Amino acid sequence: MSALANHAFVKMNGIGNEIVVVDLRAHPGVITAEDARAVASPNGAPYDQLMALYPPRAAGTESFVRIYNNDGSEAGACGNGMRCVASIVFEETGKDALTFETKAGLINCWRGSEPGTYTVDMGKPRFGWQDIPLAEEFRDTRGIELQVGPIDAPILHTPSVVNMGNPHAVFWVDDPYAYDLEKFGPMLEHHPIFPDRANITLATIKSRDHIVMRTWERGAGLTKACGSAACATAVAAARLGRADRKVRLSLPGGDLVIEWRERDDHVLMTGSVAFEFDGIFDPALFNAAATA
Ligand SMILES: N[C@H](CCC[C@H](N)C(=O)O)C(=O)O
Repeated sequence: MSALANHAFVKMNGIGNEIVVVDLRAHPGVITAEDARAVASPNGAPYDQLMALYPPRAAGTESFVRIYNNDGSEAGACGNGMRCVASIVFEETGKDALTFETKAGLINCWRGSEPGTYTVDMGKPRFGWQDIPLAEEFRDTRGIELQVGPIDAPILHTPSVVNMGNPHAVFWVDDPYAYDLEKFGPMLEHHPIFPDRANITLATIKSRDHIVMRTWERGAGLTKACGSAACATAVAAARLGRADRKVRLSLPGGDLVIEWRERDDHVLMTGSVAFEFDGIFDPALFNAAATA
């Protein structure tokens, strides 16, 4: 039987990024890709990312958090999901600051200055072509040679690439809503230049402190918000000298404020989270998935 069967979960969202949180700290168990897909099915609690809390492995951390996409793949980082998890653990502990461990490293969280908002420190961005990772060498990852459409009239081209605990490509366009991202997203996510696939963002820089964007997420598809993509976009715009180190990003589900801190190179993301409902995973859901 699945480690999730009969287990309580909380359904939340981080500015529209659909998140399911399950607390496995008392009953750790392995979540398989099939389990993650079964939860995402219409009979489950459809989500973009599932955040599973495991017992802490490192001193001073609250939990080791594993992050699953709705296709069953595992992600290193999920900024909006971490803010949802943090809101639950803040409530539970009454602490002012929390540290979690993820596959991408240690993640610190704080309460934001406005009620109901939370800040997550997403760590340092990485720009080396092997770090993204890319399949071949590119010296300057502020814009790589990659395009969609006719060679002399590309529809999308020269993305900035950034690793924010996961791989991101950001295409600069006039209007992110003018493109069929559901068509280009999967093509680019699976492009051979990205051996680990990539999250694909379309973004436009409105001013030095405001960016509008939307994202096709690796392993999850079109989402209303992707926090790590917002971080990648803010950092990429600053690297190009086209935006300040602190910007507001408008995503389909709402706004995030991202600051790329000068003193230590860390990227801080602040925004709200919302509780939707809670429930218990039905064992039949997992049996059905196992026999399908
Ligand atoms: N929604 C998440 C990112 C999920 C990343 C995932 N799609 C991957 O890289 O596999 C966020 O708020 O940061």
